[in-house]
Amino acid sequence: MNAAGSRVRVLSVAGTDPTGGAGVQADLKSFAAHGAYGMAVVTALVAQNTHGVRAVHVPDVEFLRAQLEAVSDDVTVDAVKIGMLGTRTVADEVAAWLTRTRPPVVVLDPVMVATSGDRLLDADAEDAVRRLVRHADLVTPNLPELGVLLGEPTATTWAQALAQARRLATASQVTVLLKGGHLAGDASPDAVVDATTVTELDAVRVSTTSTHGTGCSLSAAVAALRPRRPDWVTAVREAKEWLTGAIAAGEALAVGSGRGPVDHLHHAPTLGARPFSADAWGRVVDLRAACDDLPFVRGLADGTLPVEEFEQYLHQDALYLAQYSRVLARASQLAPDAAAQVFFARGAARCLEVESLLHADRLARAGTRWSGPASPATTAYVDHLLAVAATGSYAEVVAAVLPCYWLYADIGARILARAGDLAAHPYGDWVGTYGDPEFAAAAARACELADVAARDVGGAGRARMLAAFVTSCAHEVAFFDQVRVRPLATPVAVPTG
Ligand SMILES: Nc1ncnc2c1ncn2[C@@H]1O[C@H](COP(=O)(O)OP(=O)(O)O)[C@@H](O)[C@H]1O
Ligand SMILES: Cc1ncc(COP(=O)(O)O)c(N)n1
Repeated sequence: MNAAGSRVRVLSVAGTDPTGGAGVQADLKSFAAHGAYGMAVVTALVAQNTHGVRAVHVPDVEFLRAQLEAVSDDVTVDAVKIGMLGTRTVADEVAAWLTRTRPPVVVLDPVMVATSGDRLLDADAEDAVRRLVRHADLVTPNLPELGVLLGEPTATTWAQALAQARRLATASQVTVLLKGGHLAGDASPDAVVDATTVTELDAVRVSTTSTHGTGCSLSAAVAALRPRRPDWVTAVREAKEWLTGAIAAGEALAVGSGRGPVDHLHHAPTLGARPFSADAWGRVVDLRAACDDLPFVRGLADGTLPVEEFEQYLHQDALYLAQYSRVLARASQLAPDAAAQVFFARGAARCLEVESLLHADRLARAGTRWSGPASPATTAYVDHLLAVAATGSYAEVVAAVLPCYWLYADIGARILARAGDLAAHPYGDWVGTYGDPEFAAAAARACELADVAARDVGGAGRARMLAAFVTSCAHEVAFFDQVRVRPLATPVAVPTG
């Protein structure tokens, strides 16, 4: 981190790639992927795609200077990554800027020829890039670029390349990140080489066509990491591990039909995804609306519900809660941390202690005892919950139990709003429980736990969570609606007095 802010401020000085795989576009993604604040000065506009370069336009060097100064006159640059320069004049202008404004970290990717084989640096600019190497802290050549920087033929073996890197490091007083992407074989090793030490970083070669912009992305990642890492080897090791994953995930992006880009955000698969609860809520809009129109719900809200129907509902609810408690206990058993474990264990206890008591009290006061087995609707809901508890993951169990918190709190709030004066309301005590802030807080916490659980389960796991949630919601609606359908139990007179 820099002294003033929460993120390092990293500048890319490079050419463009409108398809987003290489150049400043790739650099900015690499910066963001490593938590840095990214900035970019454009050296050349390149009309290219995954097949190759179609045209290059290099703006006047005065305009380049204006861009560089606009940044450095205003912003403290913690690190700079230099990529495509295109011409000698551009390379010299960047060197002059580095002399005036020396950011603490300077990474130079001596871009010369694209993976597609197209030249990105004029032949007469090679000397200017050699001069620029002296301004850099780290230079990141591939095998052919290393040969050009030394004025030697391209190395054909890794051992030759390491010896060349050592010569460059010594001659230019610079650390060299030698890249082995152009080697033949099963490995794609890199090495961090300075005048005295060589650290080789092994990596398997990924069999893929997604290698467009790998060099840009790697050097940008190293520039973003170096201000926050103790040395080059640590920063490069971390960047290379990330890049290998990005290369492996590249083809899934389906960008272009040539050599495609890498997936810079492969390590953050949930970035941009909606929280599970937002997604889940969107799927049950119709069910929630249907609930409001149920005769039972309308009657409960305006107090016109026959008392017998209400008591039958309470009897079923008590039977339901006894089983629901066990499923909450299962969520507690599977919970990944103590906080979630406690939340669901408390929920399980609360079902039995508080809510069952409320039921028993209400039914006893009614002077009628309701017996009889669980109804088909109650049994169906409970069977669904018990099946998920028996075979599902923690995330699925949380999704299945969520509607009893959330849908209840949601519908309850609307029933409460429509009920008016609770003192005169025949079900005032019951309806009043919906307004309980503790209940609303528990529903919010259950949503939060479902969102956290959804983060680690992947696409298929999330689909199973959604299915469990929607099924429970449908059972909630059927549960409310069941009393109207058929008599559920036989009232038994309780001796009073
Ligand atoms: N097929 C691959 N599998 C794994 N890593 C690769 C692959 N191709 C390139 N790399 C890595 O990508 C980075 C860029 O390498 P390279 O292709 O040599 O540079 P450039 O993109 O500048 O030509 C290096 O870390 C290299 O090891
Ligand atoms: C603007 C710009 N800069 C650099 C490269 C090299 O990319 P590659 O890693 O594919 O060689 C490129 N194609 N375009």
